[in-house]
Amino acid sequence: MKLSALIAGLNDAALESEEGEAHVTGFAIDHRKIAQGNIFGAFQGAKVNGEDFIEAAIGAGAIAIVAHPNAEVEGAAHIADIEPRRVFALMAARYFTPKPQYVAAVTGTNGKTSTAEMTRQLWRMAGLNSASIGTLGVTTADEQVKTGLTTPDIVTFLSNMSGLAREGVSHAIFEASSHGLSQYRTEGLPVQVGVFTNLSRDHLDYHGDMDRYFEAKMRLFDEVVDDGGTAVVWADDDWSGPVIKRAMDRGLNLFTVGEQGTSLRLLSRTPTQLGQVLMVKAQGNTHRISLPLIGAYQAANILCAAGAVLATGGELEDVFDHMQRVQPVRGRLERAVITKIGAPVYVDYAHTPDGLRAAIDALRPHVKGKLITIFGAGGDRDKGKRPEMGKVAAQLSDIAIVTDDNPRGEDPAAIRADIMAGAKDATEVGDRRAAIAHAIALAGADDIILLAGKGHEQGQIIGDRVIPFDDVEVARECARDANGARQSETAI
Ligand SMILES: CC(=O)N[C@H]1[C@@H](OP(=O)(O)OP(=O)(O)OC[C@H]2O[C@@H](n3ccc(=O)[nH]c3=O)[C@H](O)[C@@H]2O)O[C@H](CO)[C@@H](O)[C@@H]1O[C@H](C)C(=O)N[C@@H](C)C(=O)N[C@H](CCC(=O)O)C(=O)O
Ligand SMILES: Nc1ncnc2c1ncn2[C@@H]1O[C@H](COP(=O)(O)OP(=O)(O)OP(=O)(O)O)[C@@H](O)[C@H]1O
Ligand SMILES: N[C@H](CCC[C@H](N)C(=O)O)C(=O)O
Ligand SMILES: [Mg+2]
Repeated sequence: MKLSALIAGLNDAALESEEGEAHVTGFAIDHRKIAQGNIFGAFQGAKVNGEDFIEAAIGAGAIAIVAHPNAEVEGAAHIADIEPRRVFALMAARYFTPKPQYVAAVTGTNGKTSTAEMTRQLWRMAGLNSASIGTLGVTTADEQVKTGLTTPDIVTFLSNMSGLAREGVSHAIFEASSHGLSQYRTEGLPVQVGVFTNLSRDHLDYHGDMDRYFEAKMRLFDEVVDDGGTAVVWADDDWSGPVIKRAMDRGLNLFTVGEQGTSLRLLSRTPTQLGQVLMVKAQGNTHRISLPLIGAYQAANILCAAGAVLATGGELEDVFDHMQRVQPVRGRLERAVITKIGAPVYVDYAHTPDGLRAAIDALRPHVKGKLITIFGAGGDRDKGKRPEMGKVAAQLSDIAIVTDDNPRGEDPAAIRADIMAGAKDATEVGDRRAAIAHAIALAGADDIILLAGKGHEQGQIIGDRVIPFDDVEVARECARDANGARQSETAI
């Protein structure tokens, strides 16, 4: 594709005629990935300034640089814009074709992965070739490939979307994280449906305050979803009202779900031993759905997923039927093992105060004895959420054990101290394996252990090392070897 065609109508860069005729061979935002004929996006980042690599990118073969007008570019076309990430995304979106015919995006503090995965499954059960892109990676019916981020960078995102379309995927859903939305990581793709799950404290290290965090999320409805698209909104959250208003101001079709929802109204939710029965009012009729998953939060996510499927042409009766066969999402209230004495250990990805509350609430109706919660908080992430997580876990559990969860560049003891400040009477066991073994040793036959924070993760990030660690596997090992914990994380 010619450079002139990629920027026509997007940017008024005055290209020399031979610059415009240049054949573009690809896009990169990291100068180390530039090949001859690529376009380099030079962005100011949180750690470094991408503009510092412009010369090196041109040396490596970049024929055009998308960068702020103040950037210095010599020896390649300068596509200057005050929002270079956006222009770069829109150009790349013209390059990476084809695209899946139906695309939905889900945002919210918690529930994005679950909703995306459930939507993918519901589409699949309807016989559609579907995929999702998010925290679990790029997931299709046949495989899962990790990308490392919830919302990957724009080049990875668009190239994967077009790869999926080439493989025949017609229906795709992606997780739009607040970082991803504010960095224009998912721009330029026709998106017919935007889904909002909820908003609560997270990532304030990056966004500063809740209002700015909310605004970052709202770009989904203000700009990313197409004109005439649909907003599927969980109606029972404190922030649902403002989200609905934004979607209406934009003129999107509104599809609300939940107890306060009008499109799918949740009339009641009755926990059963292995799941729950939902009574849902839709299109004037009441439907009984037997959901094979426990917890109010999973009911919320499946209703959001149903909304996304209905907004992309799904039939109501089919969707309700398929909901009864949905498979658990990896690492979300996943039962890892039952200890020798009979206590189930559930692994969950709760890593915010609200997520912890949701996971504990989900298990509470199933606990006859004590609920033992093991959790930590990530390093180099929002510090303010730590005492709040401590408070929720200590108040709502019978026993709370504070441990390590990806300390990254921080001192793990300091992170635990931040959590302990809010966690009255909690026990502190830094080594995660030892904490799990401790809980298993404490648990009686009527107790339930909740192992929160890492879900599907496969490693403990300490400094810049990743030590293999899978909560499900470690819980099984500790349950098998109930007399003692093996110490593998000697570095902590
Ligand atoms: C704070 C943040 O979001 N950072 C992400 C962002 O980095 P950045 O743009 O600030 O990059 P930077 O490292 O300062 O570099 C600036 C630019 O110079 C370029 N560069 C840099 C070095 C070099 O040698 N050459 C070069 O060209 C970089 O490619 C970049 O374009 O863009 C990078 C490329 O896409 C991401 O890898 C990086 O994720 C970091 C590692 C990260 O930890 N991100 C987390 C917080 C994140 O994004 N999380 C969200 C939400 C999680 C959730 O709640 O689900 C997610 O979507 O995963
Ligand atoms: N609808 C919900 N309401 C409240 N809490 C939820 C909800 N859905 C999930 N959670 C909690 O949040 C955890 C993470 O869920 P999930 O992975 O679906 O969210 P996410 O938004 O994708 O998270 P991330 O921001 O890390 O990508 C779950 O394990 C659960 O504890
Ligand atoms: N996507 C989230 C996941 C957090 C999971 C938890 N295990 C942690 O490391 O804090 C983040 O990067 O903030
Ligand atoms: Mg996710």
